[in-house]
Amino acid sequence: MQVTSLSLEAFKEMDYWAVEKYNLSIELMMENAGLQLARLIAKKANESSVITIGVGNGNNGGGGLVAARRLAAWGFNVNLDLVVPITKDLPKAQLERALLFGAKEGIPETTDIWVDAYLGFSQRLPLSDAFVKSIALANASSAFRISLDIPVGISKDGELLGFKANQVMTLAAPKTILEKLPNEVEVFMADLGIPKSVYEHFNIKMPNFKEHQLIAL
Ligand SMILES: NC(=O)C1=CN([C@@H]2O[C@H](COP(=O)(O)OP(=O)(O)OC[C@H]3O[C@@H](n4cnc5c(N)ncnc54)[C@H](OP(=O)(O)O)[C@@H]3O)[C@@H](O)[C@H]2O)[C@@H](O)CC1
Ligand SMILES: [K+]
Repeated sequence: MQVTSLSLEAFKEMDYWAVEKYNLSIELMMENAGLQLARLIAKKANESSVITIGVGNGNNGGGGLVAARRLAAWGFNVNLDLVVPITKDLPKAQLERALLFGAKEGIPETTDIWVDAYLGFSQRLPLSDAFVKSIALANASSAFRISLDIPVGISKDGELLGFKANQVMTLAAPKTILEKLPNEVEVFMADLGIPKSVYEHFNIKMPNFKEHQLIAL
């Protein structure tokens, strides 16, 4: 019988399989993730929207930085909340590119769309103070809030203890942890380019990515 969603551990294995067996690098998948995130953000934005993207020092942050670059390339006002120093090679390279494309460092006075690319599936609770502070600012603002992959600060039972996302764009496959989100949270799934055979190996139905790269769940 096929499973309908994956635990984070199973998803990490699926990811590893795609990298190892198909030479599908994290950087390539990150490019796909960032483009789909930028498209989702652009749907909510207009020319005068102020967008803030919160970034941590991992691949979730890296995906947010690809989205920042794409949005800046399209002419949007993009700001980066760099909570911690970005020191890892891939997020650091993405940060340099996003800045070259015109994204600005710092949290602006007001934000219309606040994106959580703070931390994804490797987050551990409790969060460090720097993240707690940024999340509190985001939650207190009137911004529309979008999380990349997994909302930062989510509990094991899917409670939004941290970032109160209005939308979540998760990557490649449905995740069990997202099943218990409140009904009003919209969840989308984005195509990373993982082949059908990998879905079959993990006994999960491939979403209909051949028709849509961004699917509402
Ligand atoms: N194919 C895919 O799947 C793709 C996945 N992608 C994305 O990658 C995400 C997973 O990336 P990831 O593994 O790099 O981890 P991520 O969640 O960014 O966090 C790591 C950072 O968090 C930190 N940290 C942890 N806990 C903390 C705490 N309590 N308080 C403070 N810091 C804490 C930790 O610190 P460290 O342990 O190193 O000190 C490290 O710096 C995934 O969700 C998806 O969005 C796409 O970009 C590309 C394709
Ligand atoms: K996130």
